[in-house]
Amino acid sequence: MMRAQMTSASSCWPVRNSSIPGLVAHNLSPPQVPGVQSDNGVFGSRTGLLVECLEVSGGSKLSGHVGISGAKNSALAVLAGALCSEEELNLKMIPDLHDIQRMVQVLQSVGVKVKRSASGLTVDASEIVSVEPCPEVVRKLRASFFVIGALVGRKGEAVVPLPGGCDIGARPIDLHVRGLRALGAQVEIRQDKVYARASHGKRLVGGKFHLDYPSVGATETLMMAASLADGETVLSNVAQEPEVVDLAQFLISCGAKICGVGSSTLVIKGVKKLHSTDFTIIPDRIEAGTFLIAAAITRSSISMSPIIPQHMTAVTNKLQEMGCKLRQTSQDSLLISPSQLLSSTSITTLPYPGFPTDLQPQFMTLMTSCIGRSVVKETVFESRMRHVEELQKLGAKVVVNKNVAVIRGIDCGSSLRGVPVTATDLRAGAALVLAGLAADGTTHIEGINHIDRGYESFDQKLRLLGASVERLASLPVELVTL
Ligand SMILES: CC(=O)N[C@H]1[C@@H](OP(=O)(O)OP(=O)(O)OC[C@H]2O[C@@H](n3ccc(=O)[nH]c3=O)[C@H](O)[C@@H]2O)O[C@H](CO)[C@@H](O)[C@@H]1O
Ligand SMILES: C=C(OP(=O)(O)O)C(=O)O
Repeated sequence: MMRAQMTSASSCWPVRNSSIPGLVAHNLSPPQVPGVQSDNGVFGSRTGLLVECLEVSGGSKLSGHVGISGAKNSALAVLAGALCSEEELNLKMIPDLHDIQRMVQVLQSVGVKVKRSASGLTVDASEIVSVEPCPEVVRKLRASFFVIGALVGRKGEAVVPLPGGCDIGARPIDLHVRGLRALGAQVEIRQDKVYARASHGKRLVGGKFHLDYPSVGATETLMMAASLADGETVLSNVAQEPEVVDLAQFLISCGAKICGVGSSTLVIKGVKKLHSTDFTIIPDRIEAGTFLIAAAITRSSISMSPIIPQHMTAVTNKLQEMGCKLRQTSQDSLLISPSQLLSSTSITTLPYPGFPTDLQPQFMTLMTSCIGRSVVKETVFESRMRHVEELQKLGAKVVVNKNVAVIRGIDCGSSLRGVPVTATDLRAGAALVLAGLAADGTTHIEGINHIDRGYESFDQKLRLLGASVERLASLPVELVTL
């Protein structure tokens, strides 16, 4: 009840950026919220006492073109990798979102100079003054932990707190730790901090390590560490996600010697130092997938670019199977035209090239609007079903048994209608916005700080496509009721 009051239009007011200058990819300038100071001097940011929520009115058709931003998870890994290089780097297609702002703060806390340039960021890690990044910031995101590989590779030691990130499972760091030990590091965990030190003087040494699970983060951490180790490292059963490949390409462009990129085994010959580069981050396949689902759930036709079609095969195949027509209109752009009636399907989340876990909540939402029963099996994270409870509040008929959800479509009881809901994590938040687009009436979504962590200008991009999405701000309940 308190939540409903807090998000009602009477206690909230719109916070709308006037426009997104050039909603064409490669040219997205940082959104500024009037009157709000940047907290790191690099991007605009939304801070202070205001609590924001999104008000989504369902039923609008979408149309037009949406520009896809650079991939969050690739940009975060590349920013961690920037610590490996002793020369200035020019990074393009870095999205402006909260996790990136925090990652910049992590780098700044160890002495890295970061500036916004016309096309992206320049990063100068020539002088690293500390091997212990700011714990408060590290604890706010997951990718901050990946700096441990770069720091211990470059400086011979690192002290990094256990990271934050989406609350979707236990998310241990054992593979990072065991992999660093295989490269000759002594690693201890004391009071929520990981202490790593190269035992052979100041440098790691090449070694062999088999990952029990193809962890994205552990592969990235170890790739960075091995790039600056003495001798050869062989990493087997590594993650093959496009973002992992992008980090490898970035390190190679700085002078790293990495073979087997995109396969399950990497052979890395360590080099003494890495040099400068100009590097462009790949487009965000998860953001693109979210907009494809936005079009499908509203039965609307939209186009998007830039995308890399082969990164999206698992998702586009499923959409086609359900009845969406997809056409590649150029090498890097895609047009989606869904049928009015979409049929049910099943998905199982898996490491790449399997169906991405980061699109599971959004896809589940789409399934509520299909004909028939769909099934979702989540195999990557053990607690990534928290959006189900919120979807149920909106009228979705979903039953969960451990890691399997059965979703009833519109012919068997699902019928979405707007109510107040709360985003529990990043993709859960996106899923609720998508549900709001298709629901009858108005959906208020709280907890949108999660969405801002990982989507650049999500509500603005949706508005430009014709969606009715307003960002409302209010004082927190405890202050309103004082
Ligand atoms: C910032 C970033 O890039 N985040 C992505 C990255 O997260 P992240 O790198 O955290 O994901 P991982 O691939 O490491 O995790 C996958 C599975 O491996 C387990 N695991 C991982 C490491 C470890 O040391 N031990 C262990 O058991 C995890 O608990 C999880 O069950 O990949 C995930 C899987 O594609 C995505 O959902 C996240 O968006
Ligand atoms: C899980 C995600 O991010 P993180 O790993 O940063 O929590 C995500 O991007 O969906």
